[in-house]
Amino acid sequence: MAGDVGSIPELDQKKYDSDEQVKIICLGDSAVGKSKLMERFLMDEYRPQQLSTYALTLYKHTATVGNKTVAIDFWDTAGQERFQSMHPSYYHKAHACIMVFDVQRKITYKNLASWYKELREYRPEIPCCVVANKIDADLKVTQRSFSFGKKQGLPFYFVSAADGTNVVKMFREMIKRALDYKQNPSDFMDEVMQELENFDLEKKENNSDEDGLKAQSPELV
Ligand SMILES: Nc1nc2c(ncn2[C@@H]2O[C@H](COP(=O)(O)OP(=O)(O)OP(=O)(O)O)[C@@H](O)[C@H]2O)c(=O)[nH]1
Ligand SMILES: [Mg+2]
Repeated sequence: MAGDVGSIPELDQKKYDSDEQVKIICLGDSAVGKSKLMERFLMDEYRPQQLSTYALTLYKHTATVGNKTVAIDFWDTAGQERFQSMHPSYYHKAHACIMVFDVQRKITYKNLASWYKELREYRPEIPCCVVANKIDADLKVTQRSFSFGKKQGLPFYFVSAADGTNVVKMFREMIKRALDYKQNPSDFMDEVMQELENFDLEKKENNSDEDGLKAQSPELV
């Protein structure tokens, strides 16, 4: 039987064709709506069930920014009363961070300070925003001012994963900022990583030129 190697279903061709790859992480207490926001953005759906995230969930998404195709890894994990902080690998090489709190639970807003502190220990310079979720439950909250993050110049969004308010806008802006950061890192280590990645890409391009040559000579295919 002839194997059809060209159509391996698990391969997400778009990911391999993308010009850039970025990693975006989500932080915030348990049940603030991190997973629901991602579901809303990526699947355009919202199932109001109570399941908590127990392990890491990685959502892959492809977006077009300008004339570039960007592959995005969204990292979602349980916000942790349970563990208090995230494993360092969660922050590793992240290009942007979305910090979420629940407008109905004040403690989740207060805890942003410790999430932010931990984020900056690992990623001192990446773009970050503050997201006030569940505004559908109490529209009046949008008249209140939430000052956390103002001093640091973090953008602020009122959103609702339940009805979709501002969700696409917030994610699109964060994807752009992640890409900007990746292309112009302000952190020295990131600059080094970017240089290495460019070097790697150049090598790959050279190899694929060679592949093209091989493909023309049947004995090498
Ligand atoms: N009213 C309302 N409820 C929401 C909204 N977003 C999430 N919820 C509810 O809040 C609960 C928690 O949502 P999740 O997305 O699971 O929260 P999480 O931050 O991922 O929680 P962990 O995985 O435990 O860290 C669920 O019952 C959701 O239905 C929203 O925009 N409005
Ligand atoms: Mg979750």
